Amino acid sequence: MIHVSIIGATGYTGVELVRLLGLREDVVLDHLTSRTYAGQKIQHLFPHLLGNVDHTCEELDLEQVTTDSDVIFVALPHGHALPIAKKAKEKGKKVIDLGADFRLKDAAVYEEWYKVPHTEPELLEEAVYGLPEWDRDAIKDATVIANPGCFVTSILLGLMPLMKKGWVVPNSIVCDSKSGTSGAGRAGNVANLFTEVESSFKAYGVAHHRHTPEIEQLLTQMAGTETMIQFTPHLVPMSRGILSTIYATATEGHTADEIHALFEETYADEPFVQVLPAGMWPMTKSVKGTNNCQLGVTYDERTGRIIIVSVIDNLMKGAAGQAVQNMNLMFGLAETTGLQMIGLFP
Ligand SMILES: NC(=O)C1=CN([C@@H]2O[C@H](COP(=O)(O)OP(=O)(O)OC[C@H]3O[C@@H](n4cnc5c(N)ncnc54)[C@H](OP(=O)(O)O)[C@@H]3O)[C@@H](O)[C@H]2O)C=CC1
Ligand SMILES: CC(=O)N[C@@H](CCC(=O)OP(=O)(O)O)C(=O)O
Repeated sequence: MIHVSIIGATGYTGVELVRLLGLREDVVLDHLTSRTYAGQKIQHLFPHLLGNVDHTCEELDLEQVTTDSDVIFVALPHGHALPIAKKAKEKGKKVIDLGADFRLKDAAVYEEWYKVPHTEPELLEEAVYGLPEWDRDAIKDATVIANPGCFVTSILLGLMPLMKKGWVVPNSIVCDSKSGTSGAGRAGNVANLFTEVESSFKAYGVAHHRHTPEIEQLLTQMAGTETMIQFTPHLVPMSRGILSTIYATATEGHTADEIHALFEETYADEPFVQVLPAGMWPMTKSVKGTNNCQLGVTYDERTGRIIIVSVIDNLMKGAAGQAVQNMNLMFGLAETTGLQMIGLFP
């Protein structure tokens, strides 16, 4: 049995972890923490859990949590995973951080983009970036996992085959992404009120979104050459889902068929990445509630650009689903355990 605690269990990603882990026969949910809802039953706060998860939310007792758990999922705003990971490491326990505290390898870059000091440089050095399709062997041996950002996952999976081959001009990449409002978390915020969001569509974080250095860090590793991108996120009136349209200028000598074949070959054995047949384009609805990423790709001979469309569920492959995929790898389980599901349609 794997003993699991979820820190920040009442946020959108935390409660998605509860949904994914609550009925697993190989998992014991030990502690579900929340400051606001300590003392309340999680199934009363989230009635979709009724009859299935009978836990009461608790204030975080770090000593107790790190004693009882084999793995601790941290689903808190950035900046808060550092002391938890430090204590867990002291006790030889594993941590999967859904936030950004261990994603950027350079503490100075983290501090520049997140405006908080990084106090655990040794743990940062040791942390493994949790994108299984990129380096699952490193994840298997990790004690601290930096679960990737949601936009980042959609973009990295869309570009990885091309970056590894050097088939795109590195600084030509433009990433245009759209997210549902659950991406912004559950905390009250005027910008995310129904009245602000419905029947509307807006860009934000233009030219300075904090996922930019994370995307560039990983693309640079994949390509083996310094890569800079243009990234613009948008907020769309839906609850879940991310769609990223990615444009990149091709280095010479590739056809649409070749590029499509490269994607099919790269992801042939990947359980959660589906390359659509040529001419088909993905939609967020097809991956809702699943850990899947669906990709469409083509080459525009007129402009010389490769175009990739990538969709994920931000709370699943973009957060909790990927975190559970990482847990499975860390504990030597089949990577798909508890994650094989067909999406909701319509
Ligand atoms: N939503 C998404 O699609 C994605 C989110 N992430 C990342 O995952 C993490 C969690 O996101 P999400 O679930 O959306 O966030 P939410 O805002 O929905 O939930 C945050 C949780 O953390 C607790 N919390 C909030 N502030 C603090 C604090 N200062 N100290 C301790 N606990 C706090 C909240 O409960 P309480 O206040 O009661 O303690 C709540 O349980 C974030 O780092 C986010 O960036 C990553 C990928 C995708
Ligand atoms: C719609 C929306 O606001 N999305 C969030 C990104 C999701 C998220 O929580 O970011 P991490 O993956 O880095 O943790 C944002 O743009 O800040």
